[in-house]
Amino acid sequence: MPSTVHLLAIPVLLIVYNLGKYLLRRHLQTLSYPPGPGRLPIIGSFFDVLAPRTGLETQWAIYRDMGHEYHSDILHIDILGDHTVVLNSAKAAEELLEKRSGIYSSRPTMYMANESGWGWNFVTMPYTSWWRLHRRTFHQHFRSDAVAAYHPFIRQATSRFLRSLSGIQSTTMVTQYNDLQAIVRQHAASIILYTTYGITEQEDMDAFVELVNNAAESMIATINHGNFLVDYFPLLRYVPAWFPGAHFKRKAVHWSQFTSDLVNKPWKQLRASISSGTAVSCFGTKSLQKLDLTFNAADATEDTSDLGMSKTDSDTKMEEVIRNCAGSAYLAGSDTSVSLVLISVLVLSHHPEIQAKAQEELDRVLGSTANATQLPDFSDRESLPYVEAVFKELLRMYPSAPLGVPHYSVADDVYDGYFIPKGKAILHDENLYPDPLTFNPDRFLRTEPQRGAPCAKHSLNPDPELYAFGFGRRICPGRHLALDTSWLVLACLLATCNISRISSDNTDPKSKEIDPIADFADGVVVHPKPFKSCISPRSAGAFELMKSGYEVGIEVEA
Ligand code: HEM
Repeated sequence: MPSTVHLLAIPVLLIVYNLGKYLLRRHLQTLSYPPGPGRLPIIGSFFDVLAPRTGLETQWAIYRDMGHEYHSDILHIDILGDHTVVLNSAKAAEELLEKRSGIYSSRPTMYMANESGWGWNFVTMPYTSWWRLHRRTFHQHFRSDAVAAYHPFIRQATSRFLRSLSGIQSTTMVTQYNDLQAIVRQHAASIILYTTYGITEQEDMDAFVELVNNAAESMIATINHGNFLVDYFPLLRYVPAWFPGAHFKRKAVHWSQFTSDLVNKPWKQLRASISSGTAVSCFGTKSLQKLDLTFNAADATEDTSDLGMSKTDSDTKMEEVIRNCAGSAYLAGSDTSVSLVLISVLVLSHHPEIQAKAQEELDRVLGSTANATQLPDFSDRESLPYVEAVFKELLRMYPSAPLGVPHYSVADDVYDGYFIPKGKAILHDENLYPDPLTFNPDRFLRTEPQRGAPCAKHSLNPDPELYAFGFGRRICPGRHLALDTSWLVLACLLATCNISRISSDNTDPKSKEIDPIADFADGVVVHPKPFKSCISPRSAGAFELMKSGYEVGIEVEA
């Protein structure tokens, strides 16, 4: 994905188009490219797209301004002969990435990512039988019904989250961003480390949170196709690290240590816990158990023959696949959910009226008063349509990964007379979501049509889950886990706390309030800029509830 991301960016999907193939097709030669910046010989639109990024402008903002400039919601950008298409509409994304997913499901070769040791990460793998094997293996243990088996642990992690939050409240009225972020990170990490590796010890967790943070730096920097010249000139990867100017090579060597640790260290720990008989049921153990079955049973379901392997090779290869999937989940699941929860706190602090409405619903459904006695649970979800609407509106307005991950087309294609499709910004498209920059959960509540009013006004806006997690065969396979964990945190926060904004800080006269529309840090996964808020328990009863949490064990079905 050639992108760093900013918040208003809305999912914008990029396809790096294989121009070479196109040029070979005579019948396509008459078709024009979609609009985009003018191209200089050889360097193409380098100065329009990459050069401004050394300044303050983010890549998404550059695309947005280009869209206005060219009056188009589909852009074609050529940099050094690499052709990128920006897709901004639900219609185009669905047509190409869902319906024609057979050719739009690959990834561009990310040379710098590979140099930095990310070859094992199936998020960036091209669309091959090797990727399919990873995807199948991953999906078996992260599909919706499989994730339900982790609900007891998710409740327990949420209890810990609330307890940590109540700890901050007892010492100060102002919640510092760093404290909040640390609690949110712990929560996300504990869930992903438990579900993938069965890791529960606090000490291990702290070390692994640090590891994933270190490794994420290189993923963020390298997943953007085009951030490094080697992405455009692959031959550069043969330059030795000592060569003057080969700074990127030295960076890659530095990063590859973290990358290797990320996939190997927690896996070794899981292996050791299996050997000592202390392993708990998790993605790793369940997949390994299945591996034994698979390679001993006549009705094996994991067919690796399309990889041209013998059964013996397969055993080793399948362990590698499981290890890679666990590492990919650990990486992909750590930062994304953190972003969603931090954004929820910031946005709610700006909308006391929405909190009050959600709290009224929660109190009614849970049968609580201000002296709350019960935390919301997954079984209450269907009875809480307004809390659900708040959750959907957060996903719509603030998708954690606005530019997704780029898809790569493996064959020539034509759409709407262009090589590359036609479209519009998806989650902020005013045709899909009227008044898209207003945070309005009511848009997801069904209302009765008014007499004489056009029907469309009363239909629900499309579910943002359809777009926030990508498309087609590459749609986020961890979305069920992400949705369940983030929903529970949101519902518990609303049930127990009042969140308010801090508009001025007496201790720092230069401090500026963080704007939930504009102030987001650039990155593949977006995060709000550091903000202070006041998260206070709604009542003494709510405070007690935060401290006690759910009274459940963490046994997870094998
Ligand atoms: C709010 C949380 C999350 C968001 C917004 C999110 C979003 C995304 C997006 C946009 C993609 C790219 C899809 C595409 O290429 O079309 C993706 C891929 C992926 N996500 Fe997530 N994700 C989240 C949480 C998670 C979690 C918790 C996990 C792990 C349990 C996970 C695992 C993955 C993996 C493995 C891929 C790569 C799939 C592939 O290339 O085949 N994600 N995610």
